[in-house]
Amino acid sequence: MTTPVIAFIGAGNMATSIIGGLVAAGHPAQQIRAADPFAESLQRLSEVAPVVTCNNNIEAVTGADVVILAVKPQVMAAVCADIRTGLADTSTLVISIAAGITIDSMQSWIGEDTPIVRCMPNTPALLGCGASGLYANSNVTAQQRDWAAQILSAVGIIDWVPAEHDLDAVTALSGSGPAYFFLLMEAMVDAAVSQGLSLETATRLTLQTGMGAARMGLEKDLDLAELRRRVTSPGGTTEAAVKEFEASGLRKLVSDAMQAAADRADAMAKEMG
Ligand SMILES: NC(=O)C1=CN([C@@H]2O[C@H](COP(=O)(O)OP(=O)(O)OC[C@H]3O[C@@H](n4cnc5c(N)ncnc54)[C@H](O)[C@@H]3O)[C@@H](O)[C@H]2O)C=CC1
Ligand SMILES: O=C(O)[C@@H]1CCC=N1
Repeated sequence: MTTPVIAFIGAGNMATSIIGGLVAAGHPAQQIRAADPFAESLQRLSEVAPVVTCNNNIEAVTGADVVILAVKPQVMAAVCADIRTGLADTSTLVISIAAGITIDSMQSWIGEDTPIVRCMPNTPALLGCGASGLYANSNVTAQQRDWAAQILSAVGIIDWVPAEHDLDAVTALSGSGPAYFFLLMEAMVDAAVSQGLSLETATRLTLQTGMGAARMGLEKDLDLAELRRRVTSPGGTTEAAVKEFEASGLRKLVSDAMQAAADRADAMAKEMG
């Protein structure tokens, strides 16, 4: 596979983690550029990889094969208008990782013929354990799909979704999802401390339990309900806790929370489109 020249617009947390993963996977740092108006972002990035940095978006995108838009949704319209002149033809693939910015909006800001992949990654990409959903518009070629897959696979697993609106569900699941697990683990730590454990012990046991449960799900060929049943002895302690979760409506609570996240992604698209 050819090695594309990749230009990142925005060199914050997500860009830095993707670049770290790409370089660790063998992508030459000289083939990666990053533009950001904030010197501190570029400085932090330089500590991760010796990529080419600048503070001029047009300079960064000129001649690049792939442009990755890694800025906050609120500045996407301005950034797209900015880079439009640097994208001399329609052969440059544009990948956006911004929540709630539609392909229609990006095409109206950059050009209708632009090949665009919209992607929703998550912060565990920082550790190479990310989970990303991707959707491509009809201008994207087979090679560009491979490039997008190669780039996001450098920081975790990827899944292509068949419809753009599926990305709202991906945002509600894996994009925001790390925060749900942090919240649950915060609550478990608090409960264990109130039952008498030290904060340090409660935190260590909670984190290891979370990691162990996730690894059981990934590595054992069993569905989640069966894994849960195997922890739950009849008349035992887990059953007592699970009954309490179910009686308090945990499943509806999770469903409502994820619907709120998906609705917010949709509303952001309308606000910023
Ligand atoms: N943090 C998260 O959990 C996730 C974030 N995202 C998306 O990733 C995108 C980036 O998020 P983060 O990396 O967390 O943000 P960040 O704030 O760490 O990075 C954004 C960078 O953009 C730079 N920037 C601002 N204006 C600019 C301009 N006009 N031109 C070039 N660069 C500019 C900022 O200086 C900053 O370094 C957002 O759109 C967000 O929706 C997607 C999935 C998960
Ligand atoms: O909260 C947000 O809007 C972003 C998108 C997914 C995770 N963080």
